[in-house]
Amino acid sequence: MKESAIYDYIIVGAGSSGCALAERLSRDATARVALIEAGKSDKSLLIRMPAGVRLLYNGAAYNWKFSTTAQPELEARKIYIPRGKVIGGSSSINSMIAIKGARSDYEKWAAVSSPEWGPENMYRVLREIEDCSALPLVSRNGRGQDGPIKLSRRLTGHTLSEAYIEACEQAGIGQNDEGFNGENQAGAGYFDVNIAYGKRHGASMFLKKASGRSNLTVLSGLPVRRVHLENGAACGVVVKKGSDEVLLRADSEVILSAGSIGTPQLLMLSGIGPSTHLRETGITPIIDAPEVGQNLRDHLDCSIRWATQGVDTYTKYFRPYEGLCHSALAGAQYLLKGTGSAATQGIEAGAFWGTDRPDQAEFQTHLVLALKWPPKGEQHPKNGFALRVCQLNPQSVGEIRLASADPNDAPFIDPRFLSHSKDLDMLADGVTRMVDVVESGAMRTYLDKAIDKDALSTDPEVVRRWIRKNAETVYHPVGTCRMGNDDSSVVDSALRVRGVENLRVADASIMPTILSGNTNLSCMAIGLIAGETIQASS
Ligand SMILES: Cc1cc2nc3c(=O)[nH]c(=O)nc-3n(C[C@H](O)[C@H](O)[C@H](O)COP(=O)(O)OP(=O)(O)OC[C@H]3O[C@@H](n4cnc5c(N)ncnc54)[C@H](O)[C@@H]3O)c2cc1C
Repeated sequence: MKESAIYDYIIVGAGSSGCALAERLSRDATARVALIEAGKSDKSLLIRMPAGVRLLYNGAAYNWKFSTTAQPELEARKIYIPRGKVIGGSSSINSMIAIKGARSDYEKWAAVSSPEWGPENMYRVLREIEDCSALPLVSRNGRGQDGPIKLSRRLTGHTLSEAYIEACEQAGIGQNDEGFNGENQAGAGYFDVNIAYGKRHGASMFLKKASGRSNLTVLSGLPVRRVHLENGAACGVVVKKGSDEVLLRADSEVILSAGSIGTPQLLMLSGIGPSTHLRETGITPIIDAPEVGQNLRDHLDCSIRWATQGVDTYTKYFRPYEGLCHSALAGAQYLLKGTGSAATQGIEAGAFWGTDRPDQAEFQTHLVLALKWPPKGEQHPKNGFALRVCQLNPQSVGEIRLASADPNDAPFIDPRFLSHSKDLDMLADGVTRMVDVVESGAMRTYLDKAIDKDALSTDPEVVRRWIRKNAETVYHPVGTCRMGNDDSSVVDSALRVRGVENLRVADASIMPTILSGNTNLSCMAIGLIAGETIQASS
């Protein structure tokens, strides 16, 4: 095998965690750091412009476009799993909702690992990430002011967002004026979003911060095929250039930040994983690590749709033919002034609710200010919205397995959605509660008709059937290289892969339990903590 450049650290995957880690490690000017990304550059208007998410979700240019295996509890449907394949990773194609984990989330992590993963340290690092100087004055107290990720809130204050917050207040859910990033998570309000001056502030902002550092090399368009091991230690990674395999050497460490799907796949392709499964796929096991790929957790989510009257939403951008004209006009305004509807991603308000504890919620809603899909067989309504309801602490646990020994083959992704009997009932409760909020409160004035009529049924069995037929992911797969102090965890609390020298994992896959909220900011924090830990040990 040919050998190419030598670095001290090789990071695989320039996503939320990988970019943060690369910035942190390259602060030491003597450390030669390489960040290797399978996808291409993020210099695209679609990524910069918040409304670009509408095309990024389904487009193939920057997206792995995975699917799950057929999910038995979801009428054997295969659920679409978008993941970013681009500099910035999933943070370059996501919805930019910026939520820290709840205190209780990080307490759970610390309980199985070390205090470093507890709320005090996580919040310290999250403050280093954020720049809250554009938030309302009252929200800036105790928040970061000069991190690379600029946050804003309430981009338009849309009539329906206002009505939704009021409806939640009327229903006893209460309000949250802190972007859900203060001490308490519960209530309805406006999300903090990582959008500033009409532009996405994703993980590549860490690379912007590090630009000009000659010790950081970013290589894009270069999928890593496996980790190269010698005598039980990681010594580099193998990539393909043309028809040749090339070894890039790492003198100190290899760190996998390829995400919850890519990282366990790479470990298994490198011979680190459940040995029986590896043999089945023709890979010689080097380290028997039964939990690699296990513990997959994700947030299942239901979109309840209504057509509206008396209020304009972003639905016009999705209507056939005229949608193109509206989009062209919005795009032109954005290019000229950086403002208008293309400067938002169309989700500004939501709620956390469902327990008596204000610092912990069972459900989250995202109010999507557009009706993307018309009701089957009907004309696309002029206006409408979708209320996405997701269960935050599902008990169902799945896995990732290799489909083959070929790195080009997507792995089998089986979240086993709703396999735990309690999850379906819980989600049905959440849907019914939100239907009540919308149908009986301040939003009522704007309702034309419900599109998902079965979600409104008073018969719980009908609601459950509707969920099985319609639920999707809200894109937060985590946990497939679980961190823990126990010997069977994949990585220890310093993120070292058990049984292998000089190999760590730093991304969403290390989360032992899923967060009760959106995952992006915490992934960035994982990258920074990994960097601190590595430098402290070097
Ligand atoms: C459509 C969508 C919407 C979302 N919305 C939100 C939101 O609004 N708010 C929020 O907080 N979270 C959101 N998320 C989730 C959040 O973005 C992710 O949890 C987070 O970005 C994951 O970070 P990561 O570092 O673990 O992985 P990623 O950011 O996915 O990075 C992994 C990187 O590794 C690269 N890679 C994989 N395999 C290889 C290989 N073999 N060789 C080289 N490179 C490789 C990938 O191309 C990718 O760039 C969303 C996610 C998606 C997909």
